[in-house]
Amino acid sequence: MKVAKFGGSSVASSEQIKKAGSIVAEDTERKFVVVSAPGKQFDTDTKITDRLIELSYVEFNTKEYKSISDKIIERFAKIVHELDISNEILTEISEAIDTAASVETADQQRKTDILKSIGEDSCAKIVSRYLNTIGLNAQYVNPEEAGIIVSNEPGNAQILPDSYKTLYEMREQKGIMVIPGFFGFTTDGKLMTFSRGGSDITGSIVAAGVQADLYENFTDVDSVYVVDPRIIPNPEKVTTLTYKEMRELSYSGFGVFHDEALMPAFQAEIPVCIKNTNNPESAGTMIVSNKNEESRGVVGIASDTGFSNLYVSKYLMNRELGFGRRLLQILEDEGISFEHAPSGIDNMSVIIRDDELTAEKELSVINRIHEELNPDTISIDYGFAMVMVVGEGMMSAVGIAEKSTAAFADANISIEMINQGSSEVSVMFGIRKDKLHKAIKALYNKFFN
Ligand SMILES: Nc1ncnc2c1ncn2[C@@H]1O[C@H](COP(=O)(O)OP(=O)(O)O)[C@@H](O)[C@H]1O
Ligand SMILES: N[C@@H](CC(=O)OP(=O)(O)O)C(=O)O
Repeated sequence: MKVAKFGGSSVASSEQIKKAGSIVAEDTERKFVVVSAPGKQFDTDTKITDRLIELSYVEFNTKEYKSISDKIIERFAKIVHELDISNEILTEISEAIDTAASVETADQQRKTDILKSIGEDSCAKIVSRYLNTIGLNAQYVNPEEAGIIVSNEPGNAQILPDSYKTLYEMREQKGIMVIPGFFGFTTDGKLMTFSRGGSDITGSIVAAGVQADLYENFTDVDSVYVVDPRIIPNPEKVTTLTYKEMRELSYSGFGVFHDEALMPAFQAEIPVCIKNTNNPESAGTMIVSNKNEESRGVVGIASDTGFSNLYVSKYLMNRELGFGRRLLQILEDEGISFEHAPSGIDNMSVIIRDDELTAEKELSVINRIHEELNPDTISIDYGFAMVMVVGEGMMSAVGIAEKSTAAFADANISIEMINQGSSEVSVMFGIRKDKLHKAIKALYNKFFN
């Protein structure tokens, strides 16, 4: 039994949905289908999810509201007409949007979540109806019926352990189940979405719940590549990755698979395969517990921008018991999570994502550090990019760090910080963001060309 998840690019138009339909039809093992909301059809297009988010912030029934909701309905209408299914579904979608948008609420996040979920929910209804028109026995299943239980964190829900029971029972049902991705329900019935890209998480939960033999994640690339193909055209493909490697890579910038989606599949030991809806014959990339092949050390180079460095120095910091803990406590008190915290004898850097830092929080953090830790210097430096060189084979390979630093040196790029995780699956380099593409090219040439 397989779970097939189709991402936004695979359901972006009627043409894409037809391809997804053929993929489901050609393998009777594909019994569970998870779908995203229609994504971009071309670079300048807007995802349905983004339109729904925008809609949640405008006043109900205004001109602006009408203009956005018309665009959403028009997009679904084109799909529905081209798939030749009954357009009753369009009234259903339009009513769902108006009902969610007209609610007067002080809880904006919840309102946004309910509107956001309509993209996936409508798409699952359309896809299940379409599968029936091509002779398959498919039914739409709401995540609440599927028992997908999540924490009470709008826009960033976490999966709860009870989520798998109902899904396991659904194995016995006849036909194909089409489940919308991206959201679940709290134990008291509130709808919550996962973070962006979270339909991958739903797919993984369903795969773990039904104890699938394989979780297939259909997207718009033939495989995971060793670097982001938007930075290096036609890079080398990766045939197999371990869960640990993929988690590091996706957390650090490989947007092809959500980093939080690995855990359910990993715990249930279900292999994941990243495949291309536009070229399903291509083998794709397998993500498994252990690779049987000899590893050459580095399997991928991921990168991301939008980081700041909070730098604190104090002479004899090394002798001041609890300095690091108190510094991190200040961040915790302000609700700021951090990414890395490399330290020296008399100094410590804390790498923070820019979106964690508002001007207000920043001021409060700086004031508290001054008052409570009495440092010699304190600064916040913006505009950092993090580059992550990843591979489980690093543990046994010699010279990965040396080869990486040589690549930076050859490209004349100054490394602002280095951090080797204790898992020895990755080495992180902090550089100025304007040097990122040059750095990725240099590393790619060093390790793969
Ligand atoms: N290392 C990588 N390998 C493959 N694709 C990558 C990588 N890094 C980033 N991507 C991007 O991820 C995209 C697929 O993810 P996404 O847009 O979320 O797809 P979907 O709409 O199917 O969910 C690809 O088109 C590609 O541009
Ligand atoms: N539609 C949601 C969830 C998702 O997973 O989308 P996609 O499959 O297009 O990455 C989003 O845009 O965040």
